[in-house]
Amino acid sequence: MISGTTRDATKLLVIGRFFLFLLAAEMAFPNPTVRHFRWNVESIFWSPDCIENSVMAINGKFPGPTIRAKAGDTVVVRLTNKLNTEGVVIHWHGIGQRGTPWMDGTASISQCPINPGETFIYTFVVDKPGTYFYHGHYGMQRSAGLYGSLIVEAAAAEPFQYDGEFNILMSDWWHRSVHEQEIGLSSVPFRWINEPDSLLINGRGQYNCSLAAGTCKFEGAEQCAPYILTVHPNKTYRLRLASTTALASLNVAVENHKMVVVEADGNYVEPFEVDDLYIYSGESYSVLIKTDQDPTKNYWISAGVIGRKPNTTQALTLLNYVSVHAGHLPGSPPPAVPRWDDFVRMKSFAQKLRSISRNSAALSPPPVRPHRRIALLNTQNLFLGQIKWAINNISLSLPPTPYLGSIRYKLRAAFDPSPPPESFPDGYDITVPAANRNCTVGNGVYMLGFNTTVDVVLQNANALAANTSEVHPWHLHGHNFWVVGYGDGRFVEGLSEKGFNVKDSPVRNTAVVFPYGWTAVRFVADNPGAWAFHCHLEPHLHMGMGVVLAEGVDRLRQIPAGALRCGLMADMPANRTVGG
Ligand SMILES: O=C1O[C@H]([C@@H](O)CO)C(O)=C1O
Repeated sequence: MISGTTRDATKLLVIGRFFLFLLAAEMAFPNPTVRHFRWNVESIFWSPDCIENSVMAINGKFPGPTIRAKAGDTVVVRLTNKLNTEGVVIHWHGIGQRGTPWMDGTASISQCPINPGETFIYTFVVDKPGTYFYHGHYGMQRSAGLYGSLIVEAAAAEPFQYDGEFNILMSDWWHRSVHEQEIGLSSVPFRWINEPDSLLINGRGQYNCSLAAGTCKFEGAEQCAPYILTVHPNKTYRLRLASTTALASLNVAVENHKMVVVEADGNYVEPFEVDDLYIYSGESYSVLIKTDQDPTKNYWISAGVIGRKPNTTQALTLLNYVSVHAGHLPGSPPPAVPRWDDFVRMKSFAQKLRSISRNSAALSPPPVRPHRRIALLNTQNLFLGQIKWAINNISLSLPPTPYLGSIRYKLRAAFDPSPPPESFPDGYDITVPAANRNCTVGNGVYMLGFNTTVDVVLQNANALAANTSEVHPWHLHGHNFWVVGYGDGRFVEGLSEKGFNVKDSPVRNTAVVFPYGWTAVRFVADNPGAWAFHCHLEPHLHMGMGVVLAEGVDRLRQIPAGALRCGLMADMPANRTVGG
């Protein structure tokens, strides 16, 4: 028999535990807030690199407004599509969308495009502090300028300190319209988009500007005048760097100032110091700089193209010590961009990244063994004369019904039901163009066992032209992964994994695959939904360089109908939540 006092004590204990739980939640996410935004997406005239063009803007601004929130907050974006003739979706790059996979903003995968004139309300929790961004994920709308920053401030203490911060979103820009670019990519003969006309820092660049000829304008109210970073001496600043480039891989440097890398894709890393940093499309970093140089001067901040043979002027802006005139140019030349094809140097930077040793739950080491390993061979091929990128010889062509709905409601006609290949032929020689230049197109899905650990080995190869293999940064939606290894040449099953780092491998959502090499990532399939995993170079995704993964979709109880009313689900009644 339990005495009254014991019962009371038990009750007290339970109540006490409940309050402790609330306190812990409160400490993890003090005062979570709901942050509301109203956005209109429309095309406007703008001069990102001093040449007027049309860009896809949000609320009349390019880049779109920066979202700032605190970890634990809910972000609500009421988006109205004011484009005249095309749908739109926005992907929140790096946000986990745990429990809200229909808010991931990927056309054909997580939702239907929002039609012209329609409004869709994105609602999601930003549970992890970090440097993120958002961008269009329909057609090549990211190349058209549809992007902006998303900064999630930490709700608890961070493993480093700083006095001030700047946000730097990097992109590349073409004068040729995105529609023309898309036509070229699917034309026979193929017309490549070529290298960007300009690089942009926070949407600002200067086409072909020459310091020698004095044609760069560092001051003024023009839309292309650089975003200058004004600093006080002897302070520590956090630079939040993110790259949403369509094509360019970049090397970034701040003249005379070392950078200490502390964050990658919203994950703390073991700090390390560099003179310059490599950043590929889809990645983000935080670096700390100390303003400990001569405060009577300004210093160059530069970003230049690497990884492909460059044909674009280096992007420049200034680190401006507050007592110096903001437009006063440094007497010295801007930092030299390392050789574009110095892949040894790029790999050495990638190898420096390590997960921080002060482990938090999110940064624990990966499970030692995967349940399944999928090998994805990246090749350039032909399909009916068009140039495509293919994964295990299948080039991704997205269906009209979003996978999230077709998997959940078992609409078997919505996509190819046969599972895509897990690997590629043993005899495939990655050092030469494919013996069979042709690929097929398809839209099958890799179905992953819920809560299983999955390895994906991304295997690079020779493209269609001899002696050519390119850089491909692969981005995974809905998850972070551990980058467990990089290697040159072909991944050898049973051997290559012996070198995996399962101790302090960096946690990320984007990983670069180097020419003629492989990159292995490991993740736990614990986020119910359908998720894109693809090369983040916009023309490459457009040419089919991606796969779709899905896990635990049958666990999703209620999916807002508004996300999925198209294709085979077009008849779904309005204002209904589908579930059960
Ligand atoms: O996808 C691409 O196509 C071109 C080239 O391979 C064919 O012209 C290029 O450089 C790419 O990255």
